[in-house]
Amino acid sequence: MPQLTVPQFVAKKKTGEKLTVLTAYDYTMARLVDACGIEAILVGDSLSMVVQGHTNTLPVSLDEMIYHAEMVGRAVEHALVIVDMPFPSYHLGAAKAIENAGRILKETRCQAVKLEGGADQAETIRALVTAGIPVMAHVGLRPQSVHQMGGYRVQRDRQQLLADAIAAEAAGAFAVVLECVPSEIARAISERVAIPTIGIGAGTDCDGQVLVVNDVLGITCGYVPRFVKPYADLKSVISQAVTTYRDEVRSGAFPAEEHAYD
Ligand SMILES: Nc1nc(=O)c2c([nH]1)NC[C@@H]1CN(c3ccc(C(=O)N[C@@H](CCC(=O)O)C(=O)O)cc3)CN21
Ligand SMILES: CC(C)C(=O)C(=O)O
Ligand SMILES: [Mg+2]
Repeated sequence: MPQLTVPQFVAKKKTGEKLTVLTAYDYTMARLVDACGIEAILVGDSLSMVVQGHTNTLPVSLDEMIYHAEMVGRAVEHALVIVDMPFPSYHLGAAKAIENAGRILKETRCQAVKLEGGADQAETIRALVTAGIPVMAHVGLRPQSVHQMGGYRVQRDRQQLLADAIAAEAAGAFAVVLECVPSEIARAISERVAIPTIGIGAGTDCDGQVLVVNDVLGITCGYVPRFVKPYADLKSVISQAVTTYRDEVRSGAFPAEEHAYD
């Protein structure tokens, strides 16, 4: 099975097939996730928090995003790979945005970029799309604007949310993430736009869903948002493995003969 293309990803909205998207930040995880058969992998700027340990997504640099996108790009054979443009790599004019998104496409094996915004970023989205760079928009809760929004809050301005999604589509975005949006508004947007809506905390009526892989596997350190469903408890699995290893090193049970050389 060859790698999913942007047009194939978009076309799944018409067939009614749900799109599954998950983040990944490194080679090993991307390889494991890709082997499961999901439509897209997002190299999210959430890596600022879950990989780098920052308290929000603002600190991660473009070079660091590219570093992780290179690792993921090397691993993935089937899924579409999308890379978050970090703050403020697309806020300094269309030319700079093309230069930065262009670096992502030139230096990694990833196929598309994502940026936070809708109507406010329409001009930038259009410039990137005109340059041949597929863009996923991201409306509702926009973590890069955490200081402006006063925290990670559910976004309820129906008219604004609809306007943002419609503007993103009109500007040429191939899909749009809806983050922390009431289900009814997400459903209305999904019916109104022809491009796939990918929800996170946006109910069941989006065309697809995205989550942070650490949250899905139960290895998030600290606060986990309400929209997360942990499908595994890897924190316990890791803890069990590491403490058993420690105990066996201390007791001399590890290494055994089969782990040693004559
Ligand atoms: N591990 C992780 N998972 C994520 O989904 C995620 C990140 N990190 N980092 C980047 C952003 C930040 N995200 C967040 C973080 C917190 C909430 C949150 O606390 N939401 C409240 C809503 C409160 C309200 O307005 O009612 C909640 O209770 O879930 C939401 C999204 C989503 N992204
Ligand atoms: C949660 C998704 C949508 C994201 O933007 C990220 O992981 O950075
Ligand atoms: Mg992000």
